[in-house]
Amino acid sequence: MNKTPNIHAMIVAAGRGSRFGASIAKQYTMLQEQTLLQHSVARLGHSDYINKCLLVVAADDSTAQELEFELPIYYAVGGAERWQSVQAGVEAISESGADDSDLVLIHDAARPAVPSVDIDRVIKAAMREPYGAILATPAADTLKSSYQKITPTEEDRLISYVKCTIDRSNIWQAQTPQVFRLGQLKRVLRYVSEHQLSITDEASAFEHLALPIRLVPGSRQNIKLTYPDDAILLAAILDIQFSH
Ligand SMILES: Nc1ccn([C@@H]2O[C@H](COP(=O)(O)OP(=O)(O)OP(=O)(O)O)[C@@H](O)[C@H]2O)c(=O)n1
Ligand SMILES: C[C@](O)(CO)[C@H](O)COP(=O)(O)O
Repeated sequence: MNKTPNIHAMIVAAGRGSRFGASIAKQYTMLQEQTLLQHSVARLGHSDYINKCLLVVAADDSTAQELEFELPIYYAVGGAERWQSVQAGVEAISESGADDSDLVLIHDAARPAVPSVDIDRVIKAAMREPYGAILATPAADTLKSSYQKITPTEEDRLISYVKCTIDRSNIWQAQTPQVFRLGQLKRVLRYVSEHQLSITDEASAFEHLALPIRLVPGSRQNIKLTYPDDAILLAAILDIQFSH
């Protein structure tokens, strides 16, 4: 861990955006005259550590190749689940001759407002770790656990009720970029595949093997376009970031 490792950046953009619910994949939503995907590439381009980017896109994607990006781009085809898209990206990076001790940085196309200072911060943290590091924010709200019950007075609908309040002192919300050692990432993704696990980020794969991943506090501006309401927030955040 004394030698400065190479950084291989990948953006996963093979999802459909079903919760966002638009007719086009959400990474091609326009904000500030560019698609989210172009913004996300540009953010990585502002990092001193990144000089090219792998885009993982859906097999039927014909949009990415028509766009201009602020970094040299190469492509891989993603899978049905997010982790399978990451795995396809990891294979492409491995095949390009990367060393197992190199770092792989994974970023969501749908997080176009990540401050570049946070990207460099999580890379520097990962350099000091045997497995990797992720950006995250401490949970800000009071958290409730719930149960549901059928309510006859409400046409037998399932209504949610509060069960209890969850202690949030150790709760973080995961963001991207997430940065890992290539060899270790290959190993944990193989484990996920062999055990048919369901995971929503790569840090979860390391958790299944009890391998420590460092949490790096990130900006709350680094939101993900997930639901329609997020577009309003994201537009406001990008407007403010571009005006400074
Ligand atoms: N099979 C998949 C699923 C997701 N992603 C990418 O992972 C990022 C974050 O995932 P998420 O917000 O869950 O995106 P979607 O899967 O597109 O959204 P949804 O779950 O609402 O369908 C996005 O940039 C998305 O394109 C991917 O590359 N491959
Ligand atoms: C990777 C991720 O963006 C971290 O927040 C996230 O896990 C993607 O999946 P989610 O189901 O939208 O949380």
